[in-house]
Amino acid sequence: MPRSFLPSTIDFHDPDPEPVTPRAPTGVLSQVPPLTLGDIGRQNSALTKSNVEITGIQQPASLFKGVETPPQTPAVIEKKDDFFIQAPLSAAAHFPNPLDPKTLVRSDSHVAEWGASFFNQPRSTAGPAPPETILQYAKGRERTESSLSSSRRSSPSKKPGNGRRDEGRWATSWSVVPAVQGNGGLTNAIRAAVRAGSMGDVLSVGTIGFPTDTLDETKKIEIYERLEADHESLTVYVSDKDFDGHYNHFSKTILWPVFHYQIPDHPKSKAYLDHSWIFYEKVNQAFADKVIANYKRGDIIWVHDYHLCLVPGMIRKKLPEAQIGFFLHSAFPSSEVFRCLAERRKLLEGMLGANLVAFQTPEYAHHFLQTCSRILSVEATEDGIQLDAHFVNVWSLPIGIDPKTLGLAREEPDVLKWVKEIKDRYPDKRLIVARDKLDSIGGVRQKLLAFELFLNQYPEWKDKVVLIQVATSTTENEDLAATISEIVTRIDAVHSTLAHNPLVLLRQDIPFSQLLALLSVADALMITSLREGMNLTCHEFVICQDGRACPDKKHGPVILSEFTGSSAVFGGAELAVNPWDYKGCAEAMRVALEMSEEEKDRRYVKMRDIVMVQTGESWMRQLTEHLAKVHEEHGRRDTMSIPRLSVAKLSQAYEKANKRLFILDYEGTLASWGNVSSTVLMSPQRVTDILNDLISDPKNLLYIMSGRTIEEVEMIFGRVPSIGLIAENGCYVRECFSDEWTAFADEARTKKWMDAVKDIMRYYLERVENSWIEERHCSLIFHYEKSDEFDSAARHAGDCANHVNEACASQRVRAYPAKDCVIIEPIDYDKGTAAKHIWSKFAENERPDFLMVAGNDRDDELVFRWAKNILENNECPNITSVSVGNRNTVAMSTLTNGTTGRFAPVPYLLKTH
Ligand SMILES: O=P(O)(O)OC[C@H]1O[C@H](O[C@H]2O[C@H](CO)[C@@H](O)[C@H](O)[C@H]2O)[C@H](O)[C@@H](O)[C@@H]1O
Repeated sequence: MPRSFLPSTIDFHDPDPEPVTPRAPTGVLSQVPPLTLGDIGRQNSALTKSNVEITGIQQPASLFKGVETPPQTPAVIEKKDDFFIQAPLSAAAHFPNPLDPKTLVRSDSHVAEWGASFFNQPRSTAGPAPPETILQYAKGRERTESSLSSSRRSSPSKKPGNGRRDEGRWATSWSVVPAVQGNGGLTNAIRAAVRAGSMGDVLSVGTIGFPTDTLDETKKIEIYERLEADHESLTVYVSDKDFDGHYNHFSKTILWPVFHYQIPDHPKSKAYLDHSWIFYEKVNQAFADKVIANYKRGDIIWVHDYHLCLVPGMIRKKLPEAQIGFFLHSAFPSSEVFRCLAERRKLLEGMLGANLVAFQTPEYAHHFLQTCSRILSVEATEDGIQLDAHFVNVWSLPIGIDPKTLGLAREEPDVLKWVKEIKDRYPDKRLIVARDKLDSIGGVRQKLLAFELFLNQYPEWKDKVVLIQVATSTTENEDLAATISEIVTRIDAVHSTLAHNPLVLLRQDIPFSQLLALLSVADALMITSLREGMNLTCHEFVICQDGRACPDKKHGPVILSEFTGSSAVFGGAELAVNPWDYKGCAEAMRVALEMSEEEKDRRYVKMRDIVMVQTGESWMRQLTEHLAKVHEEHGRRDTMSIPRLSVAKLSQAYEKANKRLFILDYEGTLASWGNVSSTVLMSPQRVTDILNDLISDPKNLLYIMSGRTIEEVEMIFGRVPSIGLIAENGCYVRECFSDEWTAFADEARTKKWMDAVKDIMRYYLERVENSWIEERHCSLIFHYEKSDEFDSAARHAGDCANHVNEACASQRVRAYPAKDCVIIEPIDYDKGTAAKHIWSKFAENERPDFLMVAGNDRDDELVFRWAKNILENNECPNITSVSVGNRNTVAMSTLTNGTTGRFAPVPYLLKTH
């Protein structure tokens, strides 16, 4: 299971530890000495006294321009074995006691900075990632380094070269400890699934969460072997420079913002796509190589999150049969945002290496389908993406938490102690609480502004309510910090009294035990992220509110940004808000505080039922089951595993049969593709001869299917009398021995949708040079094969297909990209429905006892599916379906070696065999 960080890391037993100064803004929870309630009280006094120290004792003041750095008092780090901070594991087992709440980690870890950890670990040797010639970058880096150096001695990753000094220092003994980095929600889900027996052995593949350049090879091997033997983990070692470029640069400054709808394009952006992409590729390759080297047949590979988008494709190249799933934990943006990424194609193609690409919500899955169809010009269906030779399923399933273990964790003495302390500290107050990342996506600024508005609008509440905002910082964003500081100061200045501070902003993380206590005593939770894949803190809140640890029933409401995955999951039981609508958010605070007990209960029960059912365990189990199912389907449709057509067997069945029905596709199957714009169409003599020969036997009924119009197929098959014809991919059928055509689509309705689609197409015709519309009776085709700017034409074609699908869905038409064109045709009539119509004409006792269908394309698959049904319903004893080419197919046999037209001799062989 490749994931950026392993669930374990290493703590070195340093014989001579350097004194370290704690540092809050990175949000490394473990570096924060445990807070006391006195500290909480001090937060605001610090805020009101100075514009600078908005987080009290731990803010490096150098972050604020023009403000002198006050001398800092050296602090002693208390390395606390608090189970929710770090619980050294026994070397013998990864999960010593699977039900022990001490094994639970917080779901939303918010620890982004690589190489900055509580543990005694090496520093990064990574220098500036881009070439020195990128002066602006180098200049920016120099400034950051010098401005932070005085206060950030414990920030190893930002000090290029420092690691060299440390060489030899790591030759000490060490222990394996639970990691603070990485996805806590994932860790909990896997543990719960293993515990429940819904997953077998899980082998994690990832980095160990700290820079490793300064470790000597022997130490690396020692660590590797221990993690492999005792912790079911395969360590991926990459150089500090590569990981810095991959994680801190490409993942964090480019992908993360774009996936959350922020294009890193402002003048101060550190996003240098050109240089960091190579590190992203390199590290993804290192992960893929590790998986490939350790793969055993039957393994299931789950690749997690946006850091590793290329890994599925890289593994697929070497392990074509492997069962690969990719789950994106973060949001996936609309195609309009995603297309801003310079490496958009490679990222999508990488993800499409999986059998199953899964997302947290249907919205993200829909965005992905649309993005693929627009950028890669491939066909997107509701279920996934049809590539040339195979299908990739796309699905959504929200992750959940481990409510059972969380329920136990919140009854731990430490949590109960904190519940009491917080209640004693705020006896008559109503608490709105939150824990968010202090970055431009977390929405803390918007929340504070809304809170300010709430206090202004509802002064009756100002002495009765406290907003406790835990703001974990992952990046130093000077502008944001300054703005937050300003808002906090303003709220304090206007609304604080000697006896009451309505806002407590903790710009540091708190231990998990304190968070659980806070969530337990709160009257409401408020999350205003501007975008977020899920937000499992909400789910944790729901469990913490069940009134067990807190004797008074809480059932507090969740005020939740509509732009989070959790909002989609709670489906209205939350108080959904638009974080940019400050008025709406302020109103939601009032509604939450004034809500009747009945309504609170009603909303709460709905949320609790969801959290209890949609757990991390069930998420992992269902994902795995679904992956197995689609992988099996893909395998069945893979031409390699479908038997080659046996002409000998076919011939025997042919001989025995009394009545035979053939339904054969024309272009691509019997003959090679003709020119789309050619007016004089003739069938090659060889094909005509074979077909004539076939129908000369009175036992044979022969239908030819084509996408061409009635006029065209009549012209092509004029020399084959008594043949049945299917035109325009099933919209028209002419039965054998007849001159009459049956039209399935209603003419007036067809005209209506065609007019609407032509209006849309005109827009694309103007933009794609040399494009043209082929107008058939029942379908339209947007052609761009003559365009000189092929890539741009293909992108427009993808847009055109999406546009039509969105605008004309109610008209029962669908658009899909095909080779150098987009086809728009009715949803209700296809080659499958035409075949069904033909079959329905036979009375039950007059049905053929031999059926053969052959095709090569997407639309022929519908006939293969129909034939399969006929077989399953025992409606015909001898059925053969054959797909020509390498396409993933539901046909029962294939003819793969040849080019199109290879099927042509088969009917002939039947007779001569
Ligand atoms: O900070 P990173 O190392 O880049 O990791 C990104 C975040 O991963 C986790 O959040 C993601 O998964 C959660 C569970 O599926 C989901 O709720 C969230 O929306 C996703 O972004 C982790 O919880 C975060 O702390 C990390 O920042």
